[in-house]
Amino acid sequence: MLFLLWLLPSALAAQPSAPDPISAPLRALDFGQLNFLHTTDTHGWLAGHLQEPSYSADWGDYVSFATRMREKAEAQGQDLLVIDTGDRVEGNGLYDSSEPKGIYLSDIFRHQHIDLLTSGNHELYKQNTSEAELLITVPNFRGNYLASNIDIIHPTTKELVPLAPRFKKFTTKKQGIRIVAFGFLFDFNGNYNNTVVQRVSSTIKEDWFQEAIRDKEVDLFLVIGHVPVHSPEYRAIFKEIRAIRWDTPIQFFGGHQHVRDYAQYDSKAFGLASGRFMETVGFMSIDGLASKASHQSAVGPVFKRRYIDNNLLSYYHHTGLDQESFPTEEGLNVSRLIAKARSDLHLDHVHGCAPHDLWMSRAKYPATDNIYTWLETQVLGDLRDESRGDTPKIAIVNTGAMRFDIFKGPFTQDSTFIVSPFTSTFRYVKDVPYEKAQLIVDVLNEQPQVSSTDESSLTTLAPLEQLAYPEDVIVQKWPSASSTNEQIPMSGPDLVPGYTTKDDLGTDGDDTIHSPISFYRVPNCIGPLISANASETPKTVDLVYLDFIEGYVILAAKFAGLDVDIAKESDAYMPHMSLTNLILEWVKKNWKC
Ligand SMILES: Nc1ccn([C@@H]2O[C@H](COP(=O)(O)O)[C@@H](O)[C@H]2O)c(=O)n1
Ligand SMILES: [Zn+2]
Ligand SMILES: [Zn+2]
Repeated sequence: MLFLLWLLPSALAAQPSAPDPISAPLRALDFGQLNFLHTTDTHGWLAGHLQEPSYSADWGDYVSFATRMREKAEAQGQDLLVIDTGDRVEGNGLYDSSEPKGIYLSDIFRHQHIDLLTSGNHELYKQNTSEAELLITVPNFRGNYLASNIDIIHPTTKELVPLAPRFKKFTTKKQGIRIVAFGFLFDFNGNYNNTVVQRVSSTIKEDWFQEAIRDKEVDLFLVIGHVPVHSPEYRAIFKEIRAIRWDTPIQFFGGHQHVRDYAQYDSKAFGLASGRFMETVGFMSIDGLASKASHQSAVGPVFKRRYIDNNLLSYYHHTGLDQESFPTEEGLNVSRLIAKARSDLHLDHVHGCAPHDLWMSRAKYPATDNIYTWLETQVLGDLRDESRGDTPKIAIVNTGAMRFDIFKGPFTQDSTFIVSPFTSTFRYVKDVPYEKAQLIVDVLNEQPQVSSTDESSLTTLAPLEQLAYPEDVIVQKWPSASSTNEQIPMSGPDLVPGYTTKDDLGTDGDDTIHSPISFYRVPNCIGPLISANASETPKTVDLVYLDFIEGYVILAAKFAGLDVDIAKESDAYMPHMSLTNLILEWVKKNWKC
């Protein structure tokens, strides 16, 4: 059933600066015996989106939402489980701007009752981040954090131990559904050397996994992971379970690619991916499952999915509550914690004012409103090492280092980390023939774009549905009446631009009906020539690059025939200057309010 919401609340949000959501037509949620809420790739956005009304609910609102949804399910004799599939860190001032990073975030995050969670790759890039998982997040969610393929060197004992239990068996409260759950990370190899990520294909051959899938007293296998739902890793897990249990339903939850996505593996196995940055709360329901009580499945099972826009109007609508009856004490407290943390961290402090929007993929590259064009024509001009003076350079930045658009208006302390949170610094090799340096950029851009989850191929990890569309211009299509089981109104309210998701089941997954947005491809990396004498082609240049991509630059240099041992002969360029700080300094200097 489709509903139109006309509520226009005033001053609903706990944070004074959070924008009110805009009314929009909404599709309903169909509850089942077993229901799920799912977040992934939140990357510290627990304050929600302060500049985008569609995604303006904060983690406190989500705490209230999960409580109200659980109350609703349980009142109907059903169950609700809350899932998070990692990349909780890096990407927002709430995480990145504290010293040390993350001290506010984990205290806010733990207030959500999460039934199952797992680690993303971002929890493992650095030693202190993975140790914080082991020492803080795993204990905060004791018994619910799963790590089927991650080990860590314990900081005190120095022993290699599982980051968390490999799997878990439990029975749901209301329906008595017997579940065996696993928690995976994709085949990631960019982790710091204090952790070990075992390949999924070898993990599923281990005795503990083989025994777990031979358990006959199981009504549902639940695989959560920081793994794209369309990936070789999930396909392998599906095949391994199916080979032993030909008929048992399997539900996957995934993430990492920052997209809304739904995969059908067979008639009883499905996977949901729930976007990024607290824009989306995924909802799944399964009906017709066998359970301890029934011992047999009636009809079905029937799986249903929804991508919920993270705002209060969606939350009120799906719970049937309003601004008086919706919030819980716990939820309001969490919103207050977020507001306090933002204030302690001065996240609203304004460093400058952007004169217009700058888009990562909503504008063509190159173009004046494209963020990478801005980076190469403006910001990278300030990348200058004193010892190299005006020596011409080619400066290579992976486009994935930029994480979010810049909106016209205040560029705050929060924006600094939202736009690019990473602490990677620059390195360089001197006296590289100009043609070879150009060739290196070309080789890097010929790498397959986001074709695998393995970071050995340089990825930009394109947002939204870009991955699904090979064309140059990627238009999110308006759902046609024939491709959806609901009647979409073609007149009436002006629709707000936003997600119009196309997945394995069609075009009716989004809860909110939006008008489509166009997306354009971006290269893997940019590599502008920066020279005081723009009209002259230099013979040699400094080849400057972000240290995060050194491995790829070394490979590309080999392809390009550059006879230099980059690992040995490179040096720090503008030591200690991260891309984050380079952008911030540029903004302070050039964007007066
Ligand atoms: N120091 C870093 C770390 C990561 N990146 C970029 O992020 C991508 C992974 O992000 P997900 O949220 O999708 O896991 C990675 O492929 C890089 O593009 C970076 O630039 N610097
Ligand atoms: Zn992510
Ligand atoms: Zn990831």
